[in-house]
Amino acid sequence: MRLRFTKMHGAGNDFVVIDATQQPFRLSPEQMRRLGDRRFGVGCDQILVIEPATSADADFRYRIFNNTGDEVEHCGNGARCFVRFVVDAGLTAKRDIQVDTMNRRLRLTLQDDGRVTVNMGAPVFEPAALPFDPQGLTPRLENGFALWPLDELQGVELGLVSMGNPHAVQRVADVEAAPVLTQGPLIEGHARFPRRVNAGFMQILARDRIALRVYERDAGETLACGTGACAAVVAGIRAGWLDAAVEVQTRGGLLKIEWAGGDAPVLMTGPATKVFDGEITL
Ligand SMILES: N[C@H](CCC[C@H](N)C(=O)O)C(=O)O
Repeated sequence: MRLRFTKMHGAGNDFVVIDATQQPFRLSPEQMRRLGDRRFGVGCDQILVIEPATSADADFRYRIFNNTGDEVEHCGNGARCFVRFVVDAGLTAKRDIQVDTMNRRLRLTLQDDGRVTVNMGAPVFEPAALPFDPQGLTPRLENGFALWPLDELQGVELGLVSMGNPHAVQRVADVEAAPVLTQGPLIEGHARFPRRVNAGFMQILARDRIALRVYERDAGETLACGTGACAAVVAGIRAGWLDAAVEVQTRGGLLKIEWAGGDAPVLMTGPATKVFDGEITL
């Protein structure tokens, strides 16, 4: 089948965007794996599918598939690229847009400087929300925030945050020296995370600045992870290490994350870039 797509990235986290508002989305997991393959296809971390809204007060629905073909709950960098796409494609005249994902309503604003601010909804901290099996483990409390050990992984203390998708974040002294590519997969696929997890490695540079690397569920280390940046900042605020507005330095660019605490929503602001339009036969 011939498929039109748009290649985009949000701070280096890259996407194949498919407009399914005009034609139904019908790719098999195998076709999505080929589309996402960096040698046999176009190549991307995630595939974003834009569909007509299914609820009255939303403007669109937005589905996310990792490059393995697995559908997931949320993608923060993808949400910003979604807004850039629908505005540039003339699918909306709005600049404040509401979109439904699998399990959240997002509110997004395209700023005059081209960056996008996303209301990402509130974080959830209950282990069952990820899900995470805490059986037999005792967390250490830092400022009242639970940091969980992970059995055989000596010295690992994980802050658990759901942004709709699951995150396990640890503080490290030097993010460039962190064992992201060796320890990341061990956390991502650990049995205590039945639906696996995105593994974050956060270095605190100041109370308003962190460096972050994320070994993403399915996709491996990406140059940036929007929900991962939200989860890391929220965990750092709960642990008492960070203030309410934080600049997140990722390998692919800068994100700004703000959270007032409690059940307040997390706000993420960052870039969204179109690279090219294309067609592929799958
Ligand atoms: N790998 C993630 C989905 C993409 C998240 C990330 N690209 C973002 O910007 O939030 C998961 O399986 O939950």
